[in-house]
Amino acid sequence: MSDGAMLQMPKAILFDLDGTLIDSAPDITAAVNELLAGRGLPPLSLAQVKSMIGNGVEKLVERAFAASGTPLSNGGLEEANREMAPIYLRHITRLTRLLPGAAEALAQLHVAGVRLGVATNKPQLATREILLHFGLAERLGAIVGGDAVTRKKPAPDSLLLALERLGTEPRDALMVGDSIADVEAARAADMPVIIIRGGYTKVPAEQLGADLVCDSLLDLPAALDGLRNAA
Ligand SMILES: O=C(O)COP(=O)(O)O
Ligand SMILES: [Mg+2]
Repeated sequence: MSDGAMLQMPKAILFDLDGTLIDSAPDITAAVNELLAGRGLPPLSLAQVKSMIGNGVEKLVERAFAASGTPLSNGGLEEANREMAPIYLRHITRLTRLLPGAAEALAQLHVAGVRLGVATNKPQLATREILLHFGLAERLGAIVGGDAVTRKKPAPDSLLLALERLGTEPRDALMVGDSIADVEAARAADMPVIIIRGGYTKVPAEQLGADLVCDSLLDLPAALDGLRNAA
């Protein structure tokens, strides 16, 4: 873990979804490859698709077609995205798994009275389905998907909307994520941010500019306890 001296024990915590609470890349890869196969295009690897996740499904589809050597026009992209939504909903929890410590961290923080929310670039419908499937929705006072706001992360919109629903000011809150979009969104919302190692980021965790880096969510409650004791 890196230095967390600037952080304080938060009243509310917002979590990113893909690469932070869940490992969804295998299902996203299967869905993308089904979409590509429908156009006679070869499949992408899990590693390729992982590198395309983080800026919303529209960007993912755009990047997938570009990587297949067939970049789409605006109209083509819209059509491909319309096709992608039901394909992904069919795959949504086939291969997706909670990341280590996700259920435990949410349970412990919930019991400790911390208000919890999710701010993700994944569409709202898919986000809710996944959180319900894993039994996490009941712990969350706010669930904000990428299509619930005008601007996705790295803009602060989804974080600010989630905090409004939780009745918490940014300075009393904390963002927990896996990628540069999470760090930039948190900075734009004026919130501290913790990065969990091992998510979907091309930039090494230490270089993302977070206040603290944890090896996994298993470390998060202890890291926060450390902050409480230091306060
Ligand atoms: O849908 C995406 O691109 C990524 O979603 P995330 O914001 O939960 O990482
Ligand atoms: Mg993420």
